[in-house]
Amino acid sequence: MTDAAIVANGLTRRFGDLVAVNDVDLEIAHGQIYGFLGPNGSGKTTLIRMLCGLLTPSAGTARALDFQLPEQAEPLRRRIGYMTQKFSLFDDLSCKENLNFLARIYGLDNSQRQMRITTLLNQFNLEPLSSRQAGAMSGGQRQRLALAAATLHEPELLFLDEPTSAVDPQNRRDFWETLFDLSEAGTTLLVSTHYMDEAERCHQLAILDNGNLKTQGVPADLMGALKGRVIDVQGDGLRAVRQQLMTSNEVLSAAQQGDRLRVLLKKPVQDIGVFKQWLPGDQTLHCEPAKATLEDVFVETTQADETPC
Ligand SMILES: Nc1ncnc2c1ncn2[C@@H]1O[C@H](COP(=O)(O)OP(=O)(O)OP(=O)(O)O)[C@@H](O)[C@H]1O
Repeated sequence: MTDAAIVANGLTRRFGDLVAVNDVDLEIAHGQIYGFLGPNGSGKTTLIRMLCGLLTPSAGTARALDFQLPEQAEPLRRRIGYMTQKFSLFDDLSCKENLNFLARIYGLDNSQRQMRITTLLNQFNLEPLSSRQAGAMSGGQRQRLALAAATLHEPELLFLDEPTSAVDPQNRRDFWETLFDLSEAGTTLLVSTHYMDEAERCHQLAILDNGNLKTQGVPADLMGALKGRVIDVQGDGLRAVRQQLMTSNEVLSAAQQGDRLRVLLKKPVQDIGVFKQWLPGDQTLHCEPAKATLEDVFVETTQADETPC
């Protein structure tokens, strides 16, 4: 087996005239949590479905766990888990019945089944809910059940497509701790999200926009690369200040957050005095460099070719 769990070259998928995924290159190391961050319709699900072997690429090649796709999709399927955006278990079966049903599909024998289900109910804190119908469980509980189901057969590679879209922040935090447990045990995880806080937790991250992979790397490195390009402005009349800044060729975006204006520049400035020249002639404004967030990276990545907004 090679070092990478997934390798893709020039992966492309068209639906008629629409290019949903365009010429994507990827290399995902074993045991990592790799994130796809992108807005609605950016191609995350399409890319995941190609990497699972569920969708045939229009062009390009992909290999997952040393299986060539789409030719070897069938043997790959037994080694991966896939948690889709929509809850895909049976509402009218209990938590335990759902797991039992799936374990039979995966071909686990009676004793393996009992052992694995006991372990999962315990691991995902589902024991007290084991006889509750899935349809009567909360969003967070259903999501834990869906993850338990996706890991029943102990897959080496786990695909999670926007797994926390219907879950509150505390449950999301707990969910991510579980993902790190799986990662530490050697599972490779590919997670799609449009939440910045989730994306920031990943070991590696790719940002997708309109089917294109715009950038990839360690989240901290992506944010570090924007050093000197984010300025916080405080003071009166921020709406007018914003309007003025947006006419400047130096400014990529300006967004108000409470009593501050967060300004993202096209190029770094070392001297805050240079930045102040682009402001209206109001000396009462307080300006200071700020640390870039993943949202700044996202804006930079997806708006760099566009006019300021
Ligand atoms: N089977 C299909 N037939 C036609 N168009 C499709 C099909 N599947 C996806 N698309 C289109 O491809 C583009 C990418 O869709 P995709 O679902 O991969 O995006 P996404 O990033 O997962 O979006 P979301 O965050 O909303 O789930 C969209 O414009 C979508 O309408």
